[in-house]
Amino acid sequence: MTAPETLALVGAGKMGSSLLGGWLAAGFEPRRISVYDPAPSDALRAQAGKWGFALNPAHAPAEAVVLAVKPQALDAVAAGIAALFGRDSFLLSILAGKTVHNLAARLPASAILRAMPNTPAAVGRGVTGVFANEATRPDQREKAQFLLSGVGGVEWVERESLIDAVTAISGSGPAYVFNLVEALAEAGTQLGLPADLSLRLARATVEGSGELLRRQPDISAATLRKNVTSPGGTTQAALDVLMAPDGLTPLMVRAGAAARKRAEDLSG
Ligand SMILES: NC(=O)C1=CN([C@@H]2O[C@H](COP(=O)(O)OP(=O)(O)OC[C@H]3O[C@@H](n4cnc5c(N)ncnc54)[C@H](OP(=O)(O)O)[C@@H]3O)[C@@H](O)[C@H]2O)C=CC1
Ligand SMILES: O=C(O)[C@@H]1CCC=N1
Repeated sequence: MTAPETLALVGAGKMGSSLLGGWLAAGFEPRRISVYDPAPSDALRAQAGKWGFALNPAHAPAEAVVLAVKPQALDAVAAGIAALFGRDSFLLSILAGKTVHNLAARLPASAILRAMPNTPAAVGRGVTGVFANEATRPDQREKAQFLLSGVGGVEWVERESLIDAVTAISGSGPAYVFNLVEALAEAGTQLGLPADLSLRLARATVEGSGELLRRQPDISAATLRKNVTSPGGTTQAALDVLMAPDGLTPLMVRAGAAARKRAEDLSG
């Protein structure tokens, strides 16, 4: 896999800095990276000092321009970054909802990729869905693959609209899992457990269950669930509630649909 010759990261907030951390850890030459952020955190400044990437240098064309600002900031940001694009640049946007059309209308790039990573990227365990428009060459796809695989798995989709669904499932998904920890902990306190103990139990349960999924990729989630469920036992009693017709699945379907609709609404 090849790395781009040069890379400009625009926006070094939560996701941008996670991506940056992944590139540095993957051995991407720091002197080929320029990072742009109007109010760099102390941590980002320290990282620039340690690794030697450029922080807010004068704009010059980069082979890969990675856009990681809020979707609502696109108009304001796009106006100021045209000089980062040269004839051979490609744009890799992680903005929720902003379409190839939205991006092409504001930025001088023809090769445009929309990617949707997630926050486990910060520990190299993210998963990213990515779409490339027709103008993206195979070598540019390969360079995007290099960049995204630095922070976890990469799943290509061949229809742009699927990126909004990816956003709803894996982009936003970590929040659903953390909310499950909160909900499980709340259930524990309502059953009489001290709040701190309940939170530790809930957290360790989700961590351990995730690890079981990770270490046993050939065992389905359904089988792992069944392994917990003794016939006529306690788990079955709980699953009768969770798997009822108005249980978790329809709730998750509604949550996903709400997230996808919001992604669609962010387009423009
Ligand atoms: N958080 C997540 O889980 C995920 C987020 N995304 C997408 O990633 C993008 C960034 O999200 P996230 O990292 O959470 O947001 P953050 O607010 O943490 O990061 C955005 C960064 O962009 C900076 N910024 C603002 N204006 C400019 C500018 N003109 N030039 C350069 N940088 C600028 C902001 O600075 P300041 O704070 O000073 O304004 C901030 O550091 C969003 O579009 C989101 O949809 C995608 C997948 C997952
Ligand atoms: O909440 C958001 O809009 C972003 C996109 C996916 C995760 N966070």
